Amino acid sequence: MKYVSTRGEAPVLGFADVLLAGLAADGGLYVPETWPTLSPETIRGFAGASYPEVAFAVMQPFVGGEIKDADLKRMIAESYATFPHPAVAPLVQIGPRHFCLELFHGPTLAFKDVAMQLIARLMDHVLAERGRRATIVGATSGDTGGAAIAAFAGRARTDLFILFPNGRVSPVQQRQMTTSGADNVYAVAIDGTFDDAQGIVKGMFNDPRFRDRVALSGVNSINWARIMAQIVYYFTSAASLGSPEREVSFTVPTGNFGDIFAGYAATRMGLPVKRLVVATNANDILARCLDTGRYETNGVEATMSPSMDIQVSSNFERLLFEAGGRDAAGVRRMMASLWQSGGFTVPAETLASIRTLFAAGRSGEEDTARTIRRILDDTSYLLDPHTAVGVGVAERHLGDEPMITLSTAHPAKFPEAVKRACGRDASLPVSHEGLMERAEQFDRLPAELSAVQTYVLARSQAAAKGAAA
Ligand SMILES: Cc1ncc(COP(=O)(O)O)c(C=O)c1O
Ligand SMILES: N[C@@H](CCOP(=O)(O)O)C(=O)O
Repeated sequence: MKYVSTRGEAPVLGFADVLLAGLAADGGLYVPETWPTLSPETIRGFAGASYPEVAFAVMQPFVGGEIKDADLKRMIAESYATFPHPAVAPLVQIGPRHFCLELFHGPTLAFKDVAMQLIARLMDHVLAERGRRATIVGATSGDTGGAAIAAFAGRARTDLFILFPNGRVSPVQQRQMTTSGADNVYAVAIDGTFDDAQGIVKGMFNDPRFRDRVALSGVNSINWARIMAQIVYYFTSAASLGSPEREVSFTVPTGNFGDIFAGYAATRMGLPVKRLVVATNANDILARCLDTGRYETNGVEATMSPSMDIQVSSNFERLLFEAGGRDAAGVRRMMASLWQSGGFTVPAETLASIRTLFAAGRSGEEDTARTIRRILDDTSYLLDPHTAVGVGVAERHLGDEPMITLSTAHPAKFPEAVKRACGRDASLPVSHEGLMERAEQFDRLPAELSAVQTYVLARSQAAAKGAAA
């Protein structure tokens, strides 16, 4: 299996190189050269299989033989053993034909754990085989950072730098990032938004000298392996509701477009899906784009679903590449326009192709609070604000087929917002006992590429020297 960049000007790489590369050298994102497919019999068989069994069947074709099957199986088993729920990603019914897919049973109570637990093991494995270390940088609006820190803390071959927007993450999210106590972890509060932090991360990747000097790697969903691991739960949930005989739809609370792109990837692998519904909060650039064809940034608004307070949705580029017939030059033009003028127009044919599968909707703050209250009253089920955005939008897209809304975080990660919405206290599970009392350790930097590069360089070089001594 080989991977190509959405911008068509980076080397074609195999799985292990793509895993370590993160972003492609031309600034694009890697996608598989061809999509592997699973037969209807294989998908049918997922109904009675364990999560790790499905995970191996879905991911093995993407690894392309670069990791031995036995090693891949072992790493998958270890990753999902960190999820106390036996199903890993269980379904809960909240209405006629409407289900929540709970993806928050991992160590940091958000869907990011599903991929991150595996990526840390895959990276360690590849780095050990190559006898080298890596510097990992990541931008977070709150959940990716905690999940990455939980997965990479204490690993000898990686130093992890996580940039989060100062004052714009929930207190639980912040503590998950700032209390690990691990020597190889650096949590950095950036004076800016998530988009600023993500721009800095991309700036580091687009600086070849810096990239090579620190052996840069990334764990945001720009990294193909993140998407790969997130494809699995589309298959497990659909199969348990009757796939491939029965079509299903998914609604996905969306920010960086990684999670819903994994759903698109599942359809390319043969999963019958009627609709993929993009659910946005007040930061509705994607909903506006699907409506009008114009992708136009207009400033980030702080909401009660802070992890989705994003304007530059990195993975939308992957969809533009696929839906536009893999026209890398076209993608380059759109991304240049985004960079220069803050927007671009999706070509009419590409937009029409996207609309054959995707729909979109927005849930504003009041709508989201109302959804939390109503679902609690009707079903006694407590939603986190991100999932509530999804549920609210999904309800406008219900049809005859089962609708699966991805439940992306545990409500206790956002207790203030939940309490404000419905008056209910959401308590953290025992795994998080004492979290809010632990001492925090983080640094604060301006939202400037050079300041962050200086910070990362000094610490990663010191760590590399220490490891070599
Ligand atoms: C809780 C939660 N829900 C939804 C999202 C949006 O997912 P994506 O960025 O993959 O679109 C995020 C962060 O990205 C998140 O942390
Ligand atoms: N919501 C995310 C933003 C980063 O998204 P990623 O999936 O690209 O890592 C977060 O919580 O950090």
